[in-house]
Amino acid sequence: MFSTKFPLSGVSRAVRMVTTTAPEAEMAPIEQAKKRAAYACGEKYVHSGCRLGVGSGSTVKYLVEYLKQGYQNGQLKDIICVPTSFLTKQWLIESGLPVSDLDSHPELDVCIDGADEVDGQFTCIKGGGACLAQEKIVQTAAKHFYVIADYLKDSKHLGDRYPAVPIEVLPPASQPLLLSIPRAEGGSCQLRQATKKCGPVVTDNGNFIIDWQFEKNVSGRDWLAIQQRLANTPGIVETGLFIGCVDAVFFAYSDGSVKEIVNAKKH
Ligand SMILES: O=C(CO)[C@H](O)[C@H](O)COP(=O)(O)O
Repeated sequence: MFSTKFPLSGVSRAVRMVTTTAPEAEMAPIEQAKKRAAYACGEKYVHSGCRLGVGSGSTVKYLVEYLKQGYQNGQLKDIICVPTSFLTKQWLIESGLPVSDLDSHPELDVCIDGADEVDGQFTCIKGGGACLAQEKIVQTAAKHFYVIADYLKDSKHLGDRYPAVPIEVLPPASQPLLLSIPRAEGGSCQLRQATKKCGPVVTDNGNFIIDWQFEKNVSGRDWLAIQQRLANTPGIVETGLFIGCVDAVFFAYSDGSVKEIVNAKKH
């Protein structure tokens, strides 16, 4: 394991090669990468007694697998898991893990979640699975936030890897917002459609998702200002922009390596 520090566009990052005991299995390289990232992060940051926010998505499924093993073999005792979506809650229950919520545990030690894209400044796009609002609520309740991701999510600039920012909106505001967001911010917007239901995707909170396809190659874009403007817009519940909250990202690559990229600003 080694550690280097270098400034990247004013962001201080420490890069560490990490090892993981994730069991080898016959699976596609991308799945192997998701599993390695999840296990490496779990091994480092989940301990007995941990109050843990558990994110959503296919990478997080491997984290739940890791938690289940640790809980069953006694290495992880007295953990509390607060899910960020209906599906994650089901996975936790099926795995026999202790499930709670923010009513009972309003403060968490750690939150671990996947992402659709993470840029060089640790800014993330989340919400590909439409769980962004609860994900951000649970992340905000946690002292530390770790992202687990495969190599396809590692980018320099937002938009290199994922084309849009998902935005959760109240249904009565959706049609005006489809017009007003592009007018204010450029790009274009689409109401996310369900695949096995007629009509739009309905989130766990009963809302809709607008995917804002922002213009690419705009230099010096101020994502924080965009987030603030969107969050102040009536009808917008939350955006999938996660800014300034990541402690570290575990990126797993197709060659089997895993890197922990630590946000030195948070340490
Ligand atoms: O934000 C999310 C769901 O709302 C997920 O964390 C994100 O979409 C990544 O998912 P996956 O691990 O399946 O690639």
